[in-house]
Amino acid sequence: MLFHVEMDVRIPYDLPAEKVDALKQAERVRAMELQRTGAWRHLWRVAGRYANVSIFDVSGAQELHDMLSSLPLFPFMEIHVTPLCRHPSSIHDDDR
Ligand SMILES: O=C(O)CC1=CCC(=O)O1
Repeated sequence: MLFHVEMDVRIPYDLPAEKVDALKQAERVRAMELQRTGAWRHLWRVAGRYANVSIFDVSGAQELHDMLSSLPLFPFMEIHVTPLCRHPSSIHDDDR
């Protein structure tokens, strides 16, 4: 199943800089790991915002939730999930 996921990062201003740097580094490592499995198909920065738009290809909502909650920045993100299904006019065979 494909999901469109939008993540808005909201790190509290009073979090110490070293802690923020460590969280961002750990997030990067975990995000790259999940992309290499193929489950995190696309990851894009939203221009002008500390936010990203992603496409996940997972078995269902539970797997998606498990992945998102494994992200080190999970407690500091507002996440919006939209389930996707195939558009009848799509010419892409992998849109499913
Ligand atoms: O910087 C972000 O958009 C938050 C984030 C999610 C995955 C990642 O590597 O960074």
